[in-house]
Amino acid sequence: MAFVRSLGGGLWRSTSRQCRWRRQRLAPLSRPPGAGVCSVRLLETASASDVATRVRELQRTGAVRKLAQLCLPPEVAEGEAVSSAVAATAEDAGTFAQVLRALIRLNSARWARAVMEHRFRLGTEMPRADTDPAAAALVSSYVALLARAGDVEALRASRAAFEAGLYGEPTRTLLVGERVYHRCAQAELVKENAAAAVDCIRALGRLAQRVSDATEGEAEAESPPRTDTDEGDQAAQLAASRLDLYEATLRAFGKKRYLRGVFTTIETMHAAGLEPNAAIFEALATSAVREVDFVKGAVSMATLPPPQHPEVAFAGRSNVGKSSLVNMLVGRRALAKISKTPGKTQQFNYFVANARDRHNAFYLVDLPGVGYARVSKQQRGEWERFFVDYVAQRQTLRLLFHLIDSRVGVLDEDRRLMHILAELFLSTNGRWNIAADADAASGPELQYVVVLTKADKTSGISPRVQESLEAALEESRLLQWRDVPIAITSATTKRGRDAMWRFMRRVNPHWR
Ligand SMILES: Nc1nc2c(ncn2[C@@H]2O[C@H](COP(=O)(O)OP(=O)(O)OP(=O)(O)O)[C@@H](O)[C@H]2O)c(=O)[nH]1
Ligand SMILES: [Mg+2]
Repeated sequence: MAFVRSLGGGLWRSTSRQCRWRRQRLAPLSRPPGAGVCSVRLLETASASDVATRVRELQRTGAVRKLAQLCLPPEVAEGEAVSSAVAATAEDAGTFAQVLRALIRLNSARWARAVMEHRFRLGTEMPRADTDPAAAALVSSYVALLARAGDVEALRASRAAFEAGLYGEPTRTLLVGERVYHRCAQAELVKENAAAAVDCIRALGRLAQRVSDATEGEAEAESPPRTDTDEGDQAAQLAASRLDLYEATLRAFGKKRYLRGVFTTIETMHAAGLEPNAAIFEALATSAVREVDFVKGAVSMATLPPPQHPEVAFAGRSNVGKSSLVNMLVGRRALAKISKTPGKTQQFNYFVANARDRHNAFYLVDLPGVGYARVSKQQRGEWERFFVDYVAQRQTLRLLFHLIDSRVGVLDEDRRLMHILAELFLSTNGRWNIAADADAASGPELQYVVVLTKADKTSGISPRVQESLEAALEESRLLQWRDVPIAITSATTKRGRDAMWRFMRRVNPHWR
């Protein structure tokens, strides 16, 4: 009973040892060894029901913080008495929430975890994040505390609890899920468990997809709710805080040079319906492209650099914006030379990204513009032969962006390029997999993507441009095999950066 009595006001004001202990509790860093021993003695004398009664009393007087400080000193070894105090929190959901909140404020990850796990064990009702916003906030701050403490085990347990629906139906608590999975992934990364971290983000992606599928069905059933400005502001704030979470994970993966994680985070963000912001792109570009250098300008197959890295090539007629797109992708202003004069790029310009990083190195190849009018017929023929040999023989070519001006649509040079690809593709009997969903197991593959450039100069892709593109693809027989993905970009507004990056994932098997 001494413990219960000690919670009364008198003892706090006395100059007793307990009071001295309390001062030490509030200054944990300067705590001398052995402090808190007296509190153990106090705790040992209290029965669970005494504690529970006192907890309820304190709950009424709003002094739960004091209780948390007193009954759960971090330095106390686990024992009967402490368990009793923890048990008291299981009495009712309100007390539990208050004590947990107090512990979170006290930054006491260890005891917050004890309180939470006790509740897991008892199987009593958990904070229902799907119906109670305060409970959602509580779970979120709990996992943030665990993350700060680097308690990866407790975070895994929280993930399991979340997946088991203990905090509410997971598809109704995506925001809480995001906190749980991201914190878990970040803690796994600190412990060098990169694969486990990716697994967390993948699981979040699957959940986000389920939520998106479910809400699509609901949206079809009912008309969209009206949103006023305040609601709009709130939604923007929420989206920004969610993006911060994705950005932190992305940077954490980038720091470890684990690009599979970087790409998985981007995919998951998409599944969660979030529009990436400038900070995300900055994080993406700095994670995926640590350094990038010009290698050489190749003029023939013999002068290509050794095929030691996977590569991505940018093809299209002169002036369509190839060099600008290379720069946009890697987040560099003037890596590839840009010019108002068509035909500026006259050779296969090779850039290498992450040259010193075996797993993440790749080549970017800025191809010469096909169909430049002021180049002789003979020179054009040479370029075309080079291009054919390059696509046919370059085993490390993984991704080919074919750029077409979104205002102009398909021109003869573009039809020619599609024709060349289709011929090569058909003659190799599908050895190249010109498909949106090609997988690594199908052997050497080439992903072909049409990119409609300079979208800032048009208010939308006109039906004429769309039709010309469809007709050309159909005619070339490329569509006989599978869909050809189309991305819309602008090097001026940076539109389409993330679509391009999502295709980039195919370039390197280590990133998938
Ligand atoms: N408004 C706008 N202009 C662009 C865009 N992309 C490129 N440009 C401009 O188009 C011109 C040609 O761009 P480049 O990137 O040099 O084109 P390229 O395809 O590399 O040209 P070649 O090297 O001659 O084959 C430059 O003046 C660019 O500033 C874009 O998205 N929007
Ligand atoms: Mg160029």
